[in-house]
Amino acid sequence: MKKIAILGSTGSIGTQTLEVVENQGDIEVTALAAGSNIRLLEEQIRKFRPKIVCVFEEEKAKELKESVRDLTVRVVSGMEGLIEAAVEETSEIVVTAVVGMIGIRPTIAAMEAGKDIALANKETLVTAGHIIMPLAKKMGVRILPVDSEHSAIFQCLNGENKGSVHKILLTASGGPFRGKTREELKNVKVEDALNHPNWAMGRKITIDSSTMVNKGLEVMEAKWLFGVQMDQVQVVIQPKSIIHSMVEFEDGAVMAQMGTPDMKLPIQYALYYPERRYLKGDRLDFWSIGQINFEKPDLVNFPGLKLAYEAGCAGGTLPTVFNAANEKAVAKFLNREITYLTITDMIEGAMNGHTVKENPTVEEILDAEAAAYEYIESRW
Ligand SMILES: NC(=O)C1=CN([C@@H]2O[C@H](COP(=O)(O)OP(=O)(O)OC[C@H]3O[C@@H](n4cnc5c(N)ncnc54)[C@H](OP(=O)(O)O)[C@@H]3O)[C@@H](O)[C@H]2O)C=CC1
Ligand SMILES: CC(=O)[C@@H](O)[C@H](O)COP(=O)(O)O
Ligand SMILES: [Mn+2]
Repeated sequence: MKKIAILGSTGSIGTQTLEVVENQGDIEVTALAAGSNIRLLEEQIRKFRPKIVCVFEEEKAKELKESVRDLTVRVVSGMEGLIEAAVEETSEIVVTAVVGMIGIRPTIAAMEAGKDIALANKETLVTAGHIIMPLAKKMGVRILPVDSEHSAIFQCLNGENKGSVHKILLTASGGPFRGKTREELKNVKVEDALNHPNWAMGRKITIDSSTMVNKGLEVMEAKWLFGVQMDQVQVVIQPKSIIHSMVEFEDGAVMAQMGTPDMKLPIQYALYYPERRYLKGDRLDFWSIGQINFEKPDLVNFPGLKLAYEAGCAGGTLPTVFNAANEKAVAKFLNREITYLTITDMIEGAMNGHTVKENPTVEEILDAEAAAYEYIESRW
């Protein structure tokens, strides 16, 4: 039996990971973690019987502890608890499906404990890639991409010499507002931005897709995962999300990975790599698809992608500021405290006011995060 821990088990990636576990029937779930959703977490505990469970919010953890008194599961809380869940001794793979930079410490702890990482939590790699990638090498652990585009690239690179990659063609749907101008985006409502054309995902990443910030984070994620330069990653809009990404090699050959938009494929591929297993679900029907269209991204009306290239090229603490400002801004937008266009204004403002620190430690990354938050709170 393969043994896995899932950090963020109550979210979109977490629940789909558990669907894969259930469908395959030969994976043991050793640890689960969530922020506060103890109702769903209790259901998951009763079904999958993990040894340890973390609820980040202490009060909720106490509540959960009471309701699972009849079981032997250990319930922990806070960052210490999240790290305990990440390093549970029998796990082989830790699925990082928490949202945001909160994933940095548990991911590092899991790697230091010798676990492979099935990485969905892109914010960790964007902000701490210079720590994560060398640590993976040092510990001999694998970073298995779960993000659909990065899984696609990983699949295209199977059996290939990484040195012969010319460029990565990172596909983007363009989100619900593709083709709109800033003027037309002024009065966008939360509900409009949450209406992704192809994917059902968590709220934060869905807003990121609409602003193209998700694609910006993914360009930086690709840089770290595949050891390429920022300018070797070209974003291509492909509105139907059926080409999940492509790789162009030195000889001009382009390999693409295609499929219906279903995260269970990259999740399952990461858990069983290099094995491919049957996955039930719709298949692409090329006769009915007819056409696949491509567009250039619009960096003027969607400045989030341009800012991400700036952050990724500068490196150091600037990707953290880009990411942290976005996390704060999206939370405020979802809370209806700011307008839609203010999201990227906040990112730009925070980046402009920041002095980059090269090669930051985890503490310095967290300081840069706090500084970005403070900047936003003081200006907006
Ligand atoms: N959804 C998708 O299809 C894709 C997602 N990703 C990436 O995967 C990650 C997860 O995204 P998604 O599943 O959509 O997000 P969701 O918002 O759906 O889920 C987030 C999960 O993280 C948990 N969580 C939040 N804060 C904490 C905390 N402090 N401690 C422990 N757990 C916490 C939540 O718990 P609770 O429910 O209790 O709040 C929930 O289980 C993100 O980094 C995203 O960018 C990448 C590609 C595709
Ligand atoms: C499913 C997944 O990996 C998301 O990151 C998805 O790519 C979002 O779609 P767009 O950002 O391309 O709209
Ligand atoms: Mn993606």
